[in-house]
Amino acid sequence: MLAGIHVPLITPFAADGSVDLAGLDKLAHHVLDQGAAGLVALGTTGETATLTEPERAAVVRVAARAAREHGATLIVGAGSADPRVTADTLRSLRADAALVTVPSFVRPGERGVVAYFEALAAATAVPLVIYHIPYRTGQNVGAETLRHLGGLPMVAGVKYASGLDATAVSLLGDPPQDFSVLAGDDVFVSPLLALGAAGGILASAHLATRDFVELAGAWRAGDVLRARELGARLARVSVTLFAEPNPTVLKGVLHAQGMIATPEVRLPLLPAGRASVEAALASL
Ligand SMILES: O=C(O)C1=N[C@H](C(=O)O)C[C@H](O)C1
Repeated sequence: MLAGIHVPLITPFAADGSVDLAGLDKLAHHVLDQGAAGLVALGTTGETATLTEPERAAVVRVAARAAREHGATLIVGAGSADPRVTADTLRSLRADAALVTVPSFVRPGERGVVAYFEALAAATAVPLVIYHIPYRTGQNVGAETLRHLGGLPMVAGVKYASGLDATAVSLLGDPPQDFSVLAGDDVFVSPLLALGAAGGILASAHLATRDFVELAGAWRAGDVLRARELGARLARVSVTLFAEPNPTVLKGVLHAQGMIATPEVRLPLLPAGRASVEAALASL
């Protein structure tokens, strides 16, 4: 089962605007050295929408090599609104799991979401992690629907990025067997772990990786006092990192720390303001 803290890698850019693959490699090894259970390539945080196909392939190669060397999990983003396109991507994917967004923008309704994932589950050789992020997709999915999807043979889990709402409480109160709920809304990771989430996919875990790993371990071990204290502190960090569109502040912080060569992002994102970066650095 998928468990633990997974880092959805940013895509660092060099001064000439190209993808800095050496910087990505360094970052991937760094977070795995700090105890992350796995990497996510081509997540939202990786600015995947603005990468070319060859750039995406190169990013996956770097992440796969680092994950292999550390014996860590590799999850790769593979969603599109067209099930035929997603199924094609899944066919050529070599990863432990594919992160597939609930179809975005189309708003097909929950029955359409079910039909979409049933079609993919029947076609894929790679386990699926459903990416539930209604504030980006425009499509809500309720607990009953997620439970039904979680019962499909090739569905391994959900990246839950809808805060701490009644759906999360219901799903975690009665999850399908062998189904991992991974927190995907950074500020809410601690309460979701408290309710039984198996781990998280968290952009914030590029920073303070060890603390996020310890947080998951503390909730698992029932060390409530430690978990609450760590959870509250890390939530304050995440609030500052998401003060501007992700991953702009995160890149500003990683650059200030010397972890990446530039804080550059691609349009339509704009670099974070200095005040936001300084607030995030102070929260660390
Ligand atoms: O890329 C991801 O995976 C994540 N993206 C989310 C977002 O930017 O909305 C945030 C989360 O930390 C992981």
